[in-house]
Amino acid sequence: MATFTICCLPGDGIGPEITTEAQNVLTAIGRQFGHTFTMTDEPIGGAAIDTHGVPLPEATLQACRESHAVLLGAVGGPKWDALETAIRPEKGLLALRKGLSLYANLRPAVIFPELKEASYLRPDIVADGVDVLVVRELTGGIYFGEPRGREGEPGQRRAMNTMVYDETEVRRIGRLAFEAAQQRDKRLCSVDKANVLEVSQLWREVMNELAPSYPDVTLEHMYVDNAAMQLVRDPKQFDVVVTSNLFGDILSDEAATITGSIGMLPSASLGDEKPALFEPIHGSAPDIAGQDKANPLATILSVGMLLRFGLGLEQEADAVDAAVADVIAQGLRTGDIAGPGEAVLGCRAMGAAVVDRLQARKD
Ligand SMILES: NC(=O)C1=CN([C@@H]2O[C@H](COP(=O)(O)OP(=O)(O)OC[C@H]3O[C@@H](n4cnc5c(N)ncnc54)[C@H](O)[C@@H]3O)[C@@H](O)[C@H]2O)C=CC1
Ligand SMILES: CC(C)CC(=O)C(=O)O
Ligand SMILES: [Mg+2]
Repeated sequence: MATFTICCLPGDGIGPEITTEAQNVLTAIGRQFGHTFTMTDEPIGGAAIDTHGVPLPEATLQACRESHAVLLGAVGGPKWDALETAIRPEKGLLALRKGLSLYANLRPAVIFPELKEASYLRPDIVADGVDVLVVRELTGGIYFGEPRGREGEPGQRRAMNTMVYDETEVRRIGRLAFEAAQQRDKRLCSVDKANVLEVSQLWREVMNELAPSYPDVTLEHMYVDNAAMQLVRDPKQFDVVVTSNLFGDILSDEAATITGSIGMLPSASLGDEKPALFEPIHGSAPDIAGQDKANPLATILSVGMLLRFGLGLEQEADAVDAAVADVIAQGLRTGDIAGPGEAVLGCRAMGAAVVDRLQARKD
């Protein structure tokens, strides 16, 4: 029995809807296992721009630092798209990741047996299941590199971003990925563009230098264009994929086509210190925001990762994962994972179903 402070950042679009359902699950876990989760909501993204004029208020960052773990919904939306990059909602999330030094983003893409038909891939490709862990570098690369910016008058406009990594950054994400592979099927695929980019050549060199320290792990390298193709051609060939910030962002969204919906994929953003951050891999889905249509399971599975990686509560994490597996096995579906003619639940009903399953498993 323990008390934990969880800093919750609902954000924009579907963010508040999915966060509410995830909070309900956390409360239910607290009841079941005798923990107290003290949850406070703080503004980030567009919501923070509207109330505080900035996408990451200092008070939000401070509240995160003082918490045991952070749970985020999503940020961004058309309302703020015309703002300059430095004060857009997405900048708030980037600044949060950087501010908490969360350099490793774990994005598991697992297909639930009952959702094989929701996969966009041919049935024979997903028949034996899919279980890929994308380890994405999160605080470096082109999202943060300098110089960046725009200049020039119309007719002569230029814009630039810089992809830069130093070897320390590559080594620490590499170590974490090798260690993750040791806990799984011991296969690590490092994805880069070393046939064109010097930054990728350094990335590949450092991965090769690390390999002898992990003799039980088989390391292979793959160019990102081929990896994008292989991921849908034969996803079973991958166990752990380690890659840079931009490539990992793209490949993990692509992995969502395998599992049926991006509404199913959680993530954990980790650093060397606590707190860590947990969020679905999807965005704020403005097209369905406020309509009770969002799938809350990616965020609920992120609560599972929060319990496991953020708080070290393995049994509690297993309970969340099992309750989600149960509702899927029961045939409950939000619109994004429903087959033709299947009944569709809203975001609230799906969240409530997970809470019910937790209760039923306890009884
Ligand atoms: N971590 C974050 O906060 C992220 C924020 N964004 C922001 O989100 C906004 C929208 O970006 P998009 O490119 O449209 O990506 P998105 O991930 O928000 O949506 C892509 C598609 O997936 C659907 N979708 C996403 N989550 C879903 C869920 N839980 N249930 C059912 N369907 C779901 C959406 O309806 C949409 O059709 C932008 O402002 C973008 O910058 C994008 C990615 C990550
Ligand atoms: C800053 C985010 C909008 C980048 C992103 O798409 C993600 O982390 O998935
Ligand atoms: Mg993304």
